[in-house]
Amino acid sequence: MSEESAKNLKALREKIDDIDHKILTLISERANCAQQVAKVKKTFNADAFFYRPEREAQVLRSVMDSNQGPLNDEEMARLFREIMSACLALEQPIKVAYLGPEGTFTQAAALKHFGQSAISIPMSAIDEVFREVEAGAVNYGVVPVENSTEGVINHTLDSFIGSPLQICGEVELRIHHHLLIADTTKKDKISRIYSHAQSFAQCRKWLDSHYPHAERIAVNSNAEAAKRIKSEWHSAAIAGDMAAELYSLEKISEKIEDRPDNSTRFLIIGNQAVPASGDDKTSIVVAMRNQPGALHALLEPFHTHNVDLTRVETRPSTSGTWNYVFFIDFIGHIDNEDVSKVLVEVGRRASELKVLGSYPKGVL
Ligand SMILES: C=C(O[C@@H]1C=C(C(=O)O)C=C[C@H]1O)C(=O)O
Repeated sequence: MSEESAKNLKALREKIDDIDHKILTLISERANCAQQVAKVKKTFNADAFFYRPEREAQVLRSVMDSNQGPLNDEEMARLFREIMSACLALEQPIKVAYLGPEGTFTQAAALKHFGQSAISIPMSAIDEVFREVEAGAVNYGVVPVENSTEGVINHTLDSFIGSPLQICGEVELRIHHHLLIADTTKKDKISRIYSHAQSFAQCRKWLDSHYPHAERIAVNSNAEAAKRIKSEWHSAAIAGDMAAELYSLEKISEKIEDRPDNSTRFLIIGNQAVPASGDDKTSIVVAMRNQPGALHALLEPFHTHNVDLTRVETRPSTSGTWNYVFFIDFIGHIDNEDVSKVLVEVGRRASELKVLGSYPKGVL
């Protein structure tokens, strides 16, 4: 390196040191403010919710709006996501139950949504996540609800019917699957592949062309698949980055999902009604009597009041009153005038109507 370059480098590093010092001071100042907010919340109401999804969504959106680069908006928002997560942990370390085991995409979604300072606790089934939140053992739960390739996760929808919990947020995650092996696996002798049934479905074409003769064994989760192959020299697993890292596996083929836009939407469930953030969604479940034109009658008010539907799912009913059950997502918050008009009209036409929650649209 020339003397000139060395001098430049030194000057730039001094500048970075100076900036880091300023960032450090500012982050500490921000953390102090967050602690004061916690105090105000406590004086106001002893059972106050420290975590405010609508406020966090607003902070992240505003960061993305005012970002001038060179970091892209998402990258910048991710940094702020972690700063907020650490600030919130000062107020109260947030406990989140997720569909486990450790290393699943649901854990990745939980950490994407709440940041790395959240305490994430694995549960072995979706209804256990619901139960844990209902029992107050954790503050929130994270469950998968739909995949862009495979469709809806019925178990999650069904769990909402008998639950008092509300949806407090949503988070979308790009799902990349990899073919993984352990250090003892014989790469060219793979005769068995473990994964979750959904992941097999999402990688079907790739598997058919690359491993047509390998036995496919469906297990409870990708993380479980990753764990299994540690003791089998002829087996591979399909799982994501978190599981690969957790079990120190080698990726022999990356991003093997059939559709490059493969993504899963997860819901955050809690005991909290979330105020409007300015860009929200609402989810409802509606039961209709079995009569001609039921679906048309149900959807008409959305059309009349110009409320955008984002999803309509039908589930068979398990009881007499719930003849047809529709899960409907739409744009807007229950506090919006148009949305409340729609809900009044839908309520009149339905035999049952339950609002599952209004929550900020996923930001990251
Ligand atoms: C500081 C607050 O509490 C929490 C921390 C936030 C933050 O660090 O910006 C935002 C919302 C809350 O989850 C607040 O409500 O403003």
